Amino acid sequence: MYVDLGNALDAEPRLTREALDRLDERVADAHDRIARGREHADHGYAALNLPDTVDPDAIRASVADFDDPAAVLTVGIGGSALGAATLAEALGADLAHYILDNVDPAHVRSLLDSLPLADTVVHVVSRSGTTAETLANFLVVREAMDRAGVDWTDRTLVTTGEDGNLRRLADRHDLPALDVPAGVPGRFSALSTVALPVAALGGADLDELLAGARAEADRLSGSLFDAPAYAYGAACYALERRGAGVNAVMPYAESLEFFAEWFAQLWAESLGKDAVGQTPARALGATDQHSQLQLYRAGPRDKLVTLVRPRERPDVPIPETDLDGLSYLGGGSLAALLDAEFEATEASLAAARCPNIRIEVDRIDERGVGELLYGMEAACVCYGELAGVETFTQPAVEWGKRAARGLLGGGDFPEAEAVGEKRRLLVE
Ligand SMILES: O=P(O)(O)OC[C@H]1O[C@](O)(CO)[C@@H](O)[C@@H]1O
Repeated sequence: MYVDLGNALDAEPRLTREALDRLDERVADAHDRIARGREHADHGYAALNLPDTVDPDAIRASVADFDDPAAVLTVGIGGSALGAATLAEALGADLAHYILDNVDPAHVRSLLDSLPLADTVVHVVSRSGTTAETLANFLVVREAMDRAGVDWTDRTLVTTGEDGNLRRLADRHDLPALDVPAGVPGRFSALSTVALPVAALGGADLDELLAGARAEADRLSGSLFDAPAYAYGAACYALERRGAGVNAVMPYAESLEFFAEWFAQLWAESLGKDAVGQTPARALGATDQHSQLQLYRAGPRDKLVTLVRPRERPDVPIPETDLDGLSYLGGGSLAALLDAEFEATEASLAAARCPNIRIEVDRIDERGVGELLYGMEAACVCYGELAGVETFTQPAVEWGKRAARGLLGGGDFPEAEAVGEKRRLLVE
């Protein structure tokens, strides 16, 4: 992974090179803490050991019986779905992969009606094994398979924790089940049993993926000027401290659209604590040049833009044309056009003094994606260390879960009563 901080300096909010040099001393301390946390496989830090601790053979074996499925359905939410969606979109060009990560009845019904259930593999994933949306969706999927005369126990792979409803269900029906990695929060678990089964079903080379991640791990060091992941994490932190409360992540590749979603959970759930944190905004290049760029260039000075692209990509030629005014396009290629758009947008942000960071990988292949995911995870951990927040917990999400459970008769929760006390000012 290549990280270019040039356009992050001396913009608005203003981060100077001198400030970055001073921050580097704190990055050295952060790296020491991270290295100690990895050494002891402490909760959260263990995620950065996955390239060495995950067992790709066991994952390949877990999907070996599902030969060449027509479709793969991941039933999970948050970190239990976004990693798989990112890997399938970036690496599984031939894989028909779907995720059920919401409980919208209309969507669930239409998706299940459209799937070839007899030839679909279901990967149900929940670290806690208790997430309502995932368990409810799985019960619905199971019934749909029953109705279609499909033996769902033959089509289902489970990834979950040591206990919980999903583990009990897997044990009761003797389903093939993988363990979530110990000490790894969901949003940091893409390079594990949580998402790699889908990558394997899509034919991805897991060893290359992990090699890319390992290469990024090997670059972690006591200086942000030697470690691309820390360079990104430290610069984002420093810019947030100076007012860049929004980080618009804009990959210039359709196959990285889910990556922006995955990044949004990683950044928001890890760093949004104690009244600090940087709000991730998903964007896509070149598409959102025509929807968001106006705001990034001329709106409030509260943003950083992260531009992501591969250095090499497949191409499509643009046919010659004799249409006036189009000769600059004719005979060229879409890749050249997209790269020109990338560089022009980058320069336009700099001209508007909007800080932006360029992130590149050589290609969107196993190695490149391994580098990118691991790099972003290490960047997030570094940012969390510098900000002094609990990077690996997400206590604020529990209130709503208790309220919903209480509303559905799943127990007595004061939060459910608070729902009834909603203030009203209805305009209709
Ligand atoms: O894997 P689980 O336990 O079902 O949780 C799913 C997601 O829900 C959260 O716990 C937030 O509610 C995320 O941290 C997690 O990725």
